[in-house]
Amino acid sequence: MNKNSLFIVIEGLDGSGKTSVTRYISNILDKENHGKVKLTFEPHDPSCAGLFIRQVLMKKIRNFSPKILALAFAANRLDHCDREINPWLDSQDGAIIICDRYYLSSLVYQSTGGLDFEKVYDLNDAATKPDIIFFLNVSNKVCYERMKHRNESKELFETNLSQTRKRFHEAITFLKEKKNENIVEIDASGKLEEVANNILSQLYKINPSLKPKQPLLSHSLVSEQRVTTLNGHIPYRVKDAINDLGILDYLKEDKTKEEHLTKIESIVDQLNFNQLGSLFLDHISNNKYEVKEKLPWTELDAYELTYELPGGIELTGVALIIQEKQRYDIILKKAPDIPKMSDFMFVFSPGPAELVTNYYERGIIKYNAETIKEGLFPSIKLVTQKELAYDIWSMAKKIDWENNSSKNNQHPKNSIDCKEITVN
Ligand SMILES: Nc1ncnc2c1ncn2[C@@H]1O[C@H](COP(=O)(O)OP(=O)(O)O)[C@@H](O)[C@H]1O
Ligand SMILES: Cc1cn([C@H]2C[C@H](O)[C@@H](COP(=O)(O)OP(=O)(O)O)O2)c(=O)[nH]c1=O
Repeated sequence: MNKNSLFIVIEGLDGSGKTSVTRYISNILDKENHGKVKLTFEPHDPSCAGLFIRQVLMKKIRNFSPKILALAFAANRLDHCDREINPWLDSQDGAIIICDRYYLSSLVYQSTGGLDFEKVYDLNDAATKPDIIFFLNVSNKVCYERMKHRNESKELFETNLSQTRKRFHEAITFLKEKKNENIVEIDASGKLEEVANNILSQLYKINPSLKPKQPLLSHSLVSEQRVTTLNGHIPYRVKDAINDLGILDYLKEDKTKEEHLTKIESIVDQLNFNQLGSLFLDHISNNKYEVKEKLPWTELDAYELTYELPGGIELTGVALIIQEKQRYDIILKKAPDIPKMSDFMFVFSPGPAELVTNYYERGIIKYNAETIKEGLFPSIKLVTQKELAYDIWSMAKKIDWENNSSKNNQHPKNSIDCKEITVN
């Protein structure tokens, strides 16, 4: 493991604000450590046994043994470490990964049915040890209120918070005293910014170079879901962004491609949500998909797409703008609101931080509550701000090249040369 890397875990009860704070602090850390920060979460859907775990949590699989679930979480975690967490921590100096839940959760939720803390810990023995674990402490009442605000049906463990809180405290004592783990309790009852600042100040103590050198703009840090006002057309396109943001001038500076891209990514991060949503749709249309109307039958910010295959066969798809993390179950919960099922789906995931996985495979989904039809869940591609920045860079390069070549063609010297050749 790279010795300057940092592996941060955020833990807490359901509804304590883990997802929001994880996203928030990863955005802040990304400003000063651009390209080095990754956020991830557990259970990790794309890793081994991820689908089994999600189906248990959604109560689709009811007949399972607690030991099998404990093994599934441990396998899920090891695979997550092997394929995502460790390679990232090894990838570069100062790499940071922030994980929403980790093995403390397994100690809390899987130490039942004859398994004690020690046994669950043993199952997870090979998992990479975090540098620091934050436990977001907040009252049951606030957790329930925040869960209500989230407006989703309850998962398997989202009840009996008093019992779960007690288990958290016992498991934290076990990890601190028996395993010497670094766990910090954070009062998470305040505003999101306050909770995040509390965590960040602890991180700056570990590594002062993480601290941003300049004050940060607040709009790009907010993690609440916002709906764009786009209405079937694309008001802000990649070309507009190139003009507005002075990208052509910037490209004239003698910098490497990576430096240009990093700068453009940070510029894109300052755009507002409507502009980002619009650039996302333009990104899709530049890739030969036709962007049609906003879907009228859903509250979601979803747009119809078509794609023509050779021979005139038309595929239909959906572009979905949701400001949530790349969780299969969240997309799955939103998707039944789109009754005309589609072949593919693009989902925009704003925020500068990199995502661990950009694709989800197809699966079966039940949609339309009245008829309970089954359909094939579309394959999903998640689009990030990084890809929008790349679009801007590549189109700007093309415009720059075209401008230069047309200037050269009109150069007076060229015409004199031609005449001279003709005379000769
Ligand atoms: N500090 C906070 N103050 C107010 N609302 C919050 C705060 N943190 C999160 N929320 C809101 O509470 C709900 C649950 O938060 P979430 O981050 O999904 O929690 P968790 O991942 O721990 O289940 C979300 O609707 C979120 O917007
Ligand atoms: C990581 C982990 C989660 N869980 C459970 C706790 C949560 O109730 C559930 C889903 O986690 P999570 O996705 O963090 O919850 P939310 O739906 O609020 O974002 O998974 C375990 O039982 N064991 C584990 O090791």
